[in-house]
Amino acid sequence: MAVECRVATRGRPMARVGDRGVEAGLVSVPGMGQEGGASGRGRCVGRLTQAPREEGPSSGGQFGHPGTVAAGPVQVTAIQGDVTQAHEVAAAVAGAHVVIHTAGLVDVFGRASPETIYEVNVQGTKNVIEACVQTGTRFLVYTSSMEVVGPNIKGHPFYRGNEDTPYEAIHRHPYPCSKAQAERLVLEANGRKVHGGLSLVTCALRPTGIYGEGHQIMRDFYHQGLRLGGRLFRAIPASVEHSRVYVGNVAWMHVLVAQELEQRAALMGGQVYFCYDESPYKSYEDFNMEFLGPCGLRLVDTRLLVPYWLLMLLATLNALLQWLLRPLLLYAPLLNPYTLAVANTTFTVSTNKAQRHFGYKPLFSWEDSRTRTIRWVQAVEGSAP
Ligand SMILES: NC(=O)c1ccc[n+]([C@@H]2O[C@H](COP(=O)([O-])OP(=O)(O)OC[C@H]3O[C@@H](n4cnc5c(N)ncnc54)[C@H](O)[C@@H]3O)[C@@H](O)[C@H]2O)c1
Ligand SMILES: CC(C)CCC[C@@H](C)[C@H]1CC[C@H]2[C@@H]3[C@H](O)C=C4C[C@@H](O)CC[C@]4(C)[C@H]3CC[C@]12C
Repeated sequence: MAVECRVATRGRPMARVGDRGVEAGLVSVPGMGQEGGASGRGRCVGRLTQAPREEGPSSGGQFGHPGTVAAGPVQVTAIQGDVTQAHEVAAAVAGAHVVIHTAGLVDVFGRASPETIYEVNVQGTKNVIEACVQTGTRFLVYTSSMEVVGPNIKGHPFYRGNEDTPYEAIHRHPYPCSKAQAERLVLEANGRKVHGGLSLVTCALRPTGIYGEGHQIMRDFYHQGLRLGGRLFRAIPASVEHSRVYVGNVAWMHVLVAQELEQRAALMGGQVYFCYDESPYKSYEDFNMEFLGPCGLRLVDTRLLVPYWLLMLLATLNALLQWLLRPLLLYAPLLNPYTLAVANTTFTVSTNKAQRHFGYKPLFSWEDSRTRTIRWVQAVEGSAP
């Protein structure tokens, strides 16, 4: 059975997911993305339902009636709504068998206020849980983040860790704090009685840094490199390693969980799973060069020219400027004390929990993921930054 499912990721990419089906579900579909501003309001959710058999496979989806796309045996209906509005969420969730809650405000650059981040990520998640309870939906999959674990404010490395690795998860930044609170709410809701008397089964997926088609920050680095005459300047030592995961594999993991949660409720209910694949461990910048290198950029080693204390000073200056300029304009550069700390702290995951619990294997090999991402960067070439 071929299924095409669309999921929201940074900068509105659409990830194709193939081979196995999901019977019904509810996901966030791209509506805003990073470029769309950071208000976090009025976005989309989408419903996946089994399309009538006679429709047959479709080569990319045709609009049936407004907001509905038939993709193979799956029909995706887009319903625009705002997760902070409980009644809109309940209306979208009603009748769904599985809910995949990926909607969130991803902001580590200070574009949105902490209040808005909490409203979308925490209150929005409460609304999704309550909607499941009220409407009798029994299965809920939450897109959490590696950031609920770390890196922590002490900058402790998390090296080849798994879901059971002890780590002091202490945060101050609104984004990881909100994701951690939301994840806790979802896991605590496991076992709650839903309308009709059955129990809710929940679990959370924790992607590491997602890359792939539509990755806005990759696009920003690419355009910056072009502006600098084909060069990017290394800021972080190559020895600081990060785990990254391809968007299509993140999507695939969500589909598998949605499929398997009912059959394996006792094992999977209340569990967390890191999202992982075969992407190599590398520093953030070296990893990006896997795609930007073949597109003509090179990474110039300037470690001696730009020492860490200078980067920290620049990051602090950026934060100060952001605060000073806020009444006049939004100044939100990539470099701030938080992003510098994340970029400069090793966070690598080594686990097979998803494979053990629900048979996950990456759908896209590292080679496929790399090729697809390079092709996308090449297509971005020449487009306006
Ligand atoms: N990008 C990453 O590296 C990464 C890593 C780990 C986890 N995540 C998580 O994955 C999920 C998707 O993130 P992304 O990177 O694709 O970001 P994204 O900004 O591309 O997608 C977020 C989606 O949420 C929707 N949304 C925002 N506010 C909403 C609201 N009030 N109501 C309804 N929908 C709303 C947006 O329209 C967008 O489609 C988020 O929950 C994020 O925390 C992302
Ligand atoms: C120091 C500068 C030269 C480089 C700045 C890079 C910085 C913007 C990058 C580095 C690491 C990135 C984060 C990491 O990949 C994981 C996540 C988790 C996810 O839930 C949200 C996005 C986030 C925080 C990435 C944001 C961009 C970061 C900080």
